[in-house]
Amino acid sequence: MEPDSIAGLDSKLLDSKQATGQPKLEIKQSRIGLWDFFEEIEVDRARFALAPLLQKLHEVAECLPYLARMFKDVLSVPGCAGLMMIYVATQLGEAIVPAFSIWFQGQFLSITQAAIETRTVDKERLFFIATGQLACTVAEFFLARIQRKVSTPLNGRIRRWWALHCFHAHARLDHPTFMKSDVKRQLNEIADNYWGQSVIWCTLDLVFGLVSIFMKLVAQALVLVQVLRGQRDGPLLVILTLASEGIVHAARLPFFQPVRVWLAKNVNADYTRMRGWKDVITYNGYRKEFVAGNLAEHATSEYKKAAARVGDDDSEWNELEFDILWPLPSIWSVFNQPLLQLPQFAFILRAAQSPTSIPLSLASLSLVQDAAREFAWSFRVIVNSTWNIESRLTSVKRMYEVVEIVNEIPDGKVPFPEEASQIRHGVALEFRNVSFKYPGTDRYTLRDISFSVGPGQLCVIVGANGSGKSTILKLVTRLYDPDEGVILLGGHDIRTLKLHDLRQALSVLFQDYTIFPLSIRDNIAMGDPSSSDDDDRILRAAKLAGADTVVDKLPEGYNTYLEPSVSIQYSGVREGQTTFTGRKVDYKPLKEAAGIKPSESTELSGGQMQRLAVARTFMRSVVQEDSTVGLLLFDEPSAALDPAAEHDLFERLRNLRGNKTMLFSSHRFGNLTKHADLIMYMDDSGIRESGTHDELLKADGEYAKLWKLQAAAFV
Ligand SMILES: Nc1ncnc2c1ncn2[C@@H]1O[C@H](COP(=O)(O)OP(=O)(O)OP(=O)(O)O)[C@@H](O)[C@H]1O
Repeated sequence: MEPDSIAGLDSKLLDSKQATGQPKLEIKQSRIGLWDFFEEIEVDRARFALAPLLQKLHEVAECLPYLARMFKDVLSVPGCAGLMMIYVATQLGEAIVPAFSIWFQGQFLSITQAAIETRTVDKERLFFIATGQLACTVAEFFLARIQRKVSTPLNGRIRRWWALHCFHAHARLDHPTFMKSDVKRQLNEIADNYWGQSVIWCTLDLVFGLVSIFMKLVAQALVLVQVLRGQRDGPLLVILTLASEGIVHAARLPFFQPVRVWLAKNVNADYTRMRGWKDVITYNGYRKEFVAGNLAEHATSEYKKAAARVGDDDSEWNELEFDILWPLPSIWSVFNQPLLQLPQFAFILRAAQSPTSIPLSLASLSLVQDAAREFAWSFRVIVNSTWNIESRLTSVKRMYEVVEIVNEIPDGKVPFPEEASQIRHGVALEFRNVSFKYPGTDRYTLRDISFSVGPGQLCVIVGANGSGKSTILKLVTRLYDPDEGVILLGGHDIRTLKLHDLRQALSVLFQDYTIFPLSIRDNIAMGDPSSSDDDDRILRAAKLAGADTVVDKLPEGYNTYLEPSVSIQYSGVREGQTTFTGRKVDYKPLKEAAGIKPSESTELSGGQMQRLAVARTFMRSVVQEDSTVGLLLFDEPSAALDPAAEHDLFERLRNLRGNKTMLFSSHRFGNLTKHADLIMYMDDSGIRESGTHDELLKADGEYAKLWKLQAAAFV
């Protein structure tokens, strides 16, 4: 289907673009398979605009200091300087050796020519040339081998250093900053790993490659001059060869290939449904409900119906994209070959006109042409690589910028507490007229919240789903800062306290707690990194949280990984495939030999997982007698626990009363609320009622209503 322009689409935007000196744009729409394809077309695009070239140069210049810094950093990585010197030396060797090879080839041709003409051979020279040629071949072989040998450990060392840099760049970011889409993009960019090669290695390789090819160009030019010396009509042949190669290559040079900006949108509902069903049967996360819902037959029939309606158009976008990126060759490509043979034609014609003026032998003719072609090719490689260098260097710049991203939550300066004894028996918490909207939203999640909890007191927040209970806990931990009002801990505005100290004084269990893809031991230990080697403490935390009985039943106990990040790798041969000897491939013996269970991950129930999460919280706050924690925050800590486990948990926590300040968000009444010093009932972003259990029952408001509702269920 021929593209047709969408009249009036975004015309306002186009006007404003023109006003700022940008080329005028038109958007063309076409249908490719089941996709609507939109592409920007620069209407008045100059064939070769200088401005983008200058812009590119400017960007490259901006990146150069980062490149210098990268070289300095890489050289300071232990063991890299020596390897890098060897690597550079081999690159230079690879640049020069081909020129020598061409020179020896020329010498060989001239000695052959002399032998034919004079019937004598200068044996010494012939031996010298043969040795030289052999030496070149051997040198090329060894240079390539050495380069390969050196590049593996060099890349490895750089990659390790680089991985640490990236790890630090990721680890230092706070929650709102990490969630920003442009930061995510930037982090993704620096994490790019091209088949095990980091951005740094690719950049180094590109820079060295450029230097090497430039040297090759110079060496080839010198050889060409040497070969041409004394050859009449040689320069004419060189010019003709370079011109014909130049014309053919020029069309492929990046200046003449416009940057294509496009998007494609699927417009077929059946295709979307087909893909949806395919995901349902493919991914782990859907399997439980898929099986429980008895969906196999339904899924197959729905998929079949959708596939039938889609018919032959079911190509994936990347199949279709190939045709866009690599369109059919143009008619001009037919003329490439004759164009490349132009020099020979010219020579034949010249030979026909005046045979005596042709001094070059056929051998020299071919040598000169080969050298000129190599020269043209090297030139093209240089242009292409230089064209890409800007994007490579920009990656280097970004990788250094990423560690300078300013966190959204600024650090405070005041150490907290001044003395550990100040918070040993809990710490006071106060919200003063706090209002808060989540970044990117217009609605207040909390509006004008004020309350205060004394040291060692127990406070429970209850209320409807989405009323803002968890958000209060997030603000105390400074995952976010309020838009208005102040939060005080021990009388200090928490924004003034050092973030590390603040978080050290808190212990928090979120509702959507995470079990990290680490061993159970590590998962519990990270509750208190300072005693992560203390197995006794880990065991005690697990026991107090009721997690010990769960862990003891696992074959690998505390070393169990619930969701390992590294999965087992299998050969590409399919289970059940028949081998040459007629054997059916079966992985079972291999699995048994390797001690692999049928399922690679270990599943725990929701309540068992919650016990692990509670154990992590206890690691720092409950187990440790000399705990530096003054405030415990729990968001629905018992949501998944059975009644006995919940009772035990609350019993333990109640024993801490007077020793720690505790703030709970909960939907459960009774166990906790009866003992609370303060209950806050939240609704619609604000605190509607507050007081003790008895006070709120007397008030007979919403809390009393909910309490009676829950109590009635047990009558
Ligand atoms: N990261 C976020 N970005 C935007 N809005 C959010 C975010 N997290 C929560 N919200 C919104 O803020 C409101 C309060 O959420 P919050 O989790 O504090 O409620 P909650 O009282 O703890 O609810 P529940 O009882 O269901 O746990 C909800 O409307 C929720 O949709």
